[in-house]
Amino acid sequence: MTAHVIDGRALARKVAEEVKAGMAALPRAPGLAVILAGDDPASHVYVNSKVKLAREVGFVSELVRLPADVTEEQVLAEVAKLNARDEIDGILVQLPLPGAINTLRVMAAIDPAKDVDGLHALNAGLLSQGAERGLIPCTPLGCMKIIQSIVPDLTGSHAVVIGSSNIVGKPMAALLLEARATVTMTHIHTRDTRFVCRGADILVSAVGKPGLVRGDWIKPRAVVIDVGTTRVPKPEGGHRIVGDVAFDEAKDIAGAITPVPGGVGPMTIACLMENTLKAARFRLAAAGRVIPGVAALQ
Ligand SMILES: Nc1nc2c(c(=O)[nH]1)N[C@@H](CN(C=O)c1ccc(C(=O)N[C@@H](CCC(=O)O)C(=O)O)cc1)CN2
Repeated sequence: MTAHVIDGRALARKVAEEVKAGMAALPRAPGLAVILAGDDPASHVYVNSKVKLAREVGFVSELVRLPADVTEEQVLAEVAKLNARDEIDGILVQLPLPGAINTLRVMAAIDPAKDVDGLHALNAGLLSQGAERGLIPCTPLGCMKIIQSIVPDLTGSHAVVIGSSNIVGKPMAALLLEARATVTMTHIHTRDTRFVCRGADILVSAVGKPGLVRGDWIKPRAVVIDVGTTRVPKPEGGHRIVGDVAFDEAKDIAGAITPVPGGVGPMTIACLMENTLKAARFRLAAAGRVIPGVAALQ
């Protein structure tokens, strides 16, 4: 039987609608600022989609563009300016950053209450403790929504996450663990990744290596989530986007699978809107505004 192909665009539209509805209770529109440094074409596409959706849902959104030769101090100065502006609820620094800029130092400079990428150590720590008030990185948050649209209760499921990045692999594993799955992570030094993956009821690949996950890596009826989005040049010019999973092989074995494009990517952007709304709600409550359903932080 062929796998159910999960429609990430439709799920993302639903999240965006929920965000729009959630804004009704706020005294002002949430503000999202995106910093984009350098000329990476893929980053430009992603950032444009973020700013566009933010405006569509009714946020105030602004883009700070910096040149490819920007210094770390200049990026930090932009972050500091946005930290100081009360009407900005969410700050996102698009990755990768150019040159020798230290990503962890930049993430550490973002006000954790505005860290809508969930990459500040405080938010990463809150996630590892299972605390609900932290901000969760957008891609794993989107993956969880996709997975739970297929398997609402993950108790006892075996989930395997391929890749151990701060932005996807580690937070993904933490979320799956919190949802009571038994979680295994594999990475570059794992000895027999295929063997580990074959035991997975839920398989998430976040490596960026086209075709890494072959059909015979997949347990029959597993839910397969493909986070990879690699741009591969086409002989006739232009490019196509390919995932980590050999889709044509996997679709005959998996129970459900995300396509690339049209799977995880759109959910990443929709979850950024959800995080920005969450940040705005908490910040407004912390400032003494009464926001239904949000207790002021201690
Ligand atoms: N600060 C951040 N930087 C990066 C993140 C992130 O979450 N925060 N993730 C990735 C890139 N990314 C978001 O920024 C992202 C990647 C892919 C998509 C997406 O919608 N992909 C489409 C295809 C789009 C295309 O034509 O290229 C799809 O899969 O359907 C959205 C966001 C690294 N950087």
